[in-house]
Amino acid sequence: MTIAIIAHDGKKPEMVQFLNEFRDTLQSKKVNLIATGTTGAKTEAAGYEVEKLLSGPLGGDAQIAARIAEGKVDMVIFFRDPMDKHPHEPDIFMLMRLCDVHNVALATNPATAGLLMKGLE
Ligand SMILES: O=C(CO)COP(=O)(O)O
Repeated sequence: MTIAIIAHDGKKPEMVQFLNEFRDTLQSKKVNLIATGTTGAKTEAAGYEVEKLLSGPLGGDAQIAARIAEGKVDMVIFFRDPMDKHPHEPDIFMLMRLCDVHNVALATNPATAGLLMKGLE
């Protein structure tokens, strides 16, 4: 299954914590990871293999949204920072909208992401 990992800058430490906490689940289920650029670099640094797309503000969210539309993504873990402004807000909304259009599981905070991981276990 393909899981997309995305985190805004203010949430990247929580994303790394999540990757460490659920390492067994994420690596035992033959999960294929894709990520926006900077999130992907941090995911790699945490010891994962991951396909890195463009950084979010440069179109990474849009690339992941396109893959969702093509049926190539099964789950999205998107740690959004609701306390910050983002120049690519339209891309973010597009990604989340397409999750709903195509019934793709979407977690936008660690509590929900943890429950999705428990669903995979
Ligand atoms: O901006 C993002 C999500 O909207 C994340 O992009 P980066 O992973 O490149 O920081």
